Amino acid sequence: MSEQCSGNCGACGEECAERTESQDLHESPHELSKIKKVIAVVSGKGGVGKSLVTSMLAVTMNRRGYHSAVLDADVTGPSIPKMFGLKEKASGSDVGIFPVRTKTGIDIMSINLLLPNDTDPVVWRGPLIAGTVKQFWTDVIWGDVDYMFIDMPPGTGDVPLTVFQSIPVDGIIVVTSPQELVSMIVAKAVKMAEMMNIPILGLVENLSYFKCPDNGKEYRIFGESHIDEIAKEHNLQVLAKLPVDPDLSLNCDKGLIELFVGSWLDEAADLLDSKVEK
Ligand SMILES: Nc1ncnc2c1ncn2[C@@H]1O[C@H](COP(=O)(O)OP(=O)(O)OP(=O)(O)O)[C@@H](O)[C@H]1O
Repeated sequence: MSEQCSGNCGACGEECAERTESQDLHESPHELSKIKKVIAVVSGKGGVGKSLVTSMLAVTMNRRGYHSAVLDADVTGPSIPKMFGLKEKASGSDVGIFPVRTKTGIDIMSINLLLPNDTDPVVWRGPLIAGTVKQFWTDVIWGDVDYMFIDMPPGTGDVPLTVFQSIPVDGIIVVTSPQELVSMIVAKAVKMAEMMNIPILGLVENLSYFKCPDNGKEYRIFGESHIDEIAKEHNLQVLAKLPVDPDLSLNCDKGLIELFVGSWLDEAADLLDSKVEK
């Protein structure tokens, strides 16, 4: 038994004689799904741009010739369908539910693709929300997917916990912004990832700076960034720093995220590139 044993075998990766429950609680995906890599995108709180980064990663990998998918696990604040301008609802058959395909061929599943109205609030308790996310994995016919990006609910509550326990996530990307309590958020993410035995692939700082179109100067409008020191402290890589870009918010609002211009996520994409063969 490890000296630091908490008695919670489900949250520990150690193999020891005292283990009381099976380590692998992962559910199998639908029998018609073959998903090569699953990447969870997490943040400490809402509104820092987690869904935007999830969408941009899916678009970037799709542009590189991979088949990307997005599982929107942010059930109470689903913003993925809107960013991709999806109007149609998901359909199903006796065999399972079909994701909705975007204009450029990215497959999406989100609670907003199942509810009659986009504006219907999801006023559900944690277990029901977590069960829905699990079903997005087990009951959706994803087909062949190279990269599935999961837009996680913010924080470290019971829904993220169930997602990490039931879906075999290969890596985590943490999105932060300069005005948050970044060091605490990153430390929490690192601890959660250790408990779940999932590697953190790196950090993305959103809203990092604003580049003035008139003089080309960069302004730190949300404060100085500390992401480099924090990354070093935890031996993590900073994969990208995204500016505050009015074109990005316009693309989000118009459902045209597939048209974004910018190479900010190239380093993250290079890292992912190395993980899957086309
Ligand atoms: N770098 C950016 N430049 C311009 N606008 C941005 C940027 N990042 C985010 N936004 C705007 O902020 C909105 C919120 O971002 P997003 O939905 O990705 O946050 P979130 O962290 O997923 O929030 P929640 O968890 O509440 O869903 C976006 O729709 C977009 O309009």
